[in-house]
Amino acid sequence: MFPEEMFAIVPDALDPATCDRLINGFAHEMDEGGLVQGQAATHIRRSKITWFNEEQEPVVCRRIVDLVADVNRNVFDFSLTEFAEDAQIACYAGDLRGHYDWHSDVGASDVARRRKLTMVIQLSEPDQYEGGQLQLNPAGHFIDAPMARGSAIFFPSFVLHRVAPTTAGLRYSLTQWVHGNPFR
Ligand SMILES: O=C(O)CCC(=O)C(=O)O
Ligand SMILES: [Fe+2]
Repeated sequence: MFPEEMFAIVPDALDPATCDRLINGFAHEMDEGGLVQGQAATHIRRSKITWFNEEQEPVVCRRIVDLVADVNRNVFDFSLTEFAEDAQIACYAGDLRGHYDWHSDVGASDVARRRKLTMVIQLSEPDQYEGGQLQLNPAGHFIDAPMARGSAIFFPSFVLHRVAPTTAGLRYSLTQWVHGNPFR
């Protein structure tokens, strides 16, 4: 796999009305994100998160399944077997310098070991916040993900990425992991 094949972009994955509806529907039920073994680790991640499933958001989840199937078929061709985690909505606040330091999504837990593909959708309009860029480092230098509302970026879950410190406003994102047998 070449570095330029390490990510894929779908510009209009969700329409603006759906992005708004998700933000307005879930903003009030968000908790502090960034727990490492049960401890808050705000130096690594400072954001609020919540989760939704197919029962709560059937249309959005259907759309995610279709997007993942398409992009995996056309770009990655990974062996994916399930969605073992609900979809996550995160909020990064400028007044708290919301951020998420460089990390890979593949972790040690049973479920994090099985993460293979990560999808992030930008829910906020770029003029709603400053900083807060999603950046990927697939090959030794980082690239900025597109910021346009509704755009989706897909990358192998092992690829290093971060959310730069947010310095003003609020940035909302949607993250979905797709799982399968660990890479071998
Ligand atoms: O909010 C984002 O843009 C990325 C979130 C992320 O990297 C994660 O939840 O692992
Ligand atoms: Fe991540």
